[in-house]
Amino acid sequence: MEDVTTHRLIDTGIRRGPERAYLVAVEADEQEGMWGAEDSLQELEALATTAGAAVLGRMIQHLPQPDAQTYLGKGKAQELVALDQQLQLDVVIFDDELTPTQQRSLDKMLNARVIDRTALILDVFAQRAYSHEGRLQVELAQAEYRLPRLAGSGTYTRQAGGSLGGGGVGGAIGVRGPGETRLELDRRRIRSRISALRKEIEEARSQRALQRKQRVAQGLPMVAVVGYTNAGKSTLFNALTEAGVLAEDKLFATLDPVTRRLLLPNNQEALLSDTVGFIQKLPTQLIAAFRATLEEVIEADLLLEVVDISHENAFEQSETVHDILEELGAAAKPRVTALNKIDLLTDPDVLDPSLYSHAVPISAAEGKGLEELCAEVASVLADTMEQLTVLLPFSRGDLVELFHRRGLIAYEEHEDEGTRLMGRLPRSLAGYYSPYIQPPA
Ligand SMILES: Nc1nc2c(ncn2[C@@H]2O[C@H](COP(=O)(O)OP(=O)(O)OP(=O)(O)O)[C@@H](O)[C@H]2O)c(=O)[nH]1
Ligand SMILES: [Mg+2]
Repeated sequence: MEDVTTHRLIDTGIRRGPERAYLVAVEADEQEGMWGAEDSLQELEALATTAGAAVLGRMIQHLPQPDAQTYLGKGKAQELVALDQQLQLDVVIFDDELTPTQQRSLDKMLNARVIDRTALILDVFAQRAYSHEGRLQVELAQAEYRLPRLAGSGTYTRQAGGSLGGGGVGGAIGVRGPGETRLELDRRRIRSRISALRKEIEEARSQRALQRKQRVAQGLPMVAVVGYTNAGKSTLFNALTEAGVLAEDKLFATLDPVTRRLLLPNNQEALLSDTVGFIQKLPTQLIAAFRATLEEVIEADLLLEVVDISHENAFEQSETVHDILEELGAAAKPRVTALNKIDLLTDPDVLDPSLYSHAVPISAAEGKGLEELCAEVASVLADTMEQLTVLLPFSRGDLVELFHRRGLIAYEEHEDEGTRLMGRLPRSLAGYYSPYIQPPA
């Protein structure tokens, strides 16, 4: 057996093997969403494992709603206290966001650290934030999560352990991150940190907006790859663009958006962006903090949604993605769905493309179905373009050339007054052609 003198994890900067974790959920009989507690805990376990914990067990209690004090009912809570001692747990993870009150009572009852789904997701993000902007965004989300929980001041210092120094990987799950050295700051200083972070993020955002504007001015349509975490977005992105982006069997492998050019079968060029994945009960602090990153999605002309069709919750995952897109105001955008990982399907009958918008079955890993997928993207993109007929004088050879490069030409004729072109153009470019518009033939 492990030689543990105290269950409470005092961080020494040295990891001593995986933390011993236990998962807890409350399930209402009349479940509101489609996710059952069992599936949700399955996912919580994947998150905990990604964060570096070893999950020893899980507990689900059926209650109309979580108890206001202890999340679990009194009896179950006592059971958990006994398990905590028996299993010498390091951390107990709750599947919902705990209120500051619940957090405090559970902290008192249990030797193990108490963290909730939100803190765990923030932790995974913290571990995976490499870019400057990514780290700022995670720190902002963590600071906003922590602020209302600072009330019982002592709690925080206890949780954080004695010696949290920079780094990030050395700390304990739920309390590490780009801003962890700031854990002990009082509210006032956290507030001023929050506004400093917001300001810095805003600067990065306007920088990014400028770059995007330049790209749009070139008339390149923007396609954003979206989807549930681990669906295979980065694998598909790499297969389509040979970008060499990190793709891993881990949740939230991608945090920073990456953009590359993509050549479609009709010779049309587009910009493809790989983006951060979504998950159910995604902390609102994170969505808010990552708004800058998610602008690649908000501003896209077309969303390429990747669904892991081999996952038993594929449809629920896709619904969750749509809910978050709605929250971002991007749900109405034209969408093509890549039903990914068909190589893992033992029963092809589970594939029902009619459930999804413009669905194409693919295997990003094996490179199957990619041509069909690109053809679908090209055709849906063409629908987003403006149909027009123009007569361009010979002095506007530049516009003829631009139409050839960025548009889709259906008809071209050299007439006495100039070049007649009929076809489709990205809306961002249509303005240049307005003086030369002809009535459709
Ligand atoms: N069998 C199989 N595995 C796949 C396929 N596509 C992706 N994967 C695997 O799925 C895992 C997740 O892939 P990623 O491309 O990192 O997924 P992602 O959607 O970018 O994930 P996040 O960035 O974490 O949100 C990796 O282990 C991939 O190798 C596929 O078509 N078939
Ligand atoms: Mg990824």
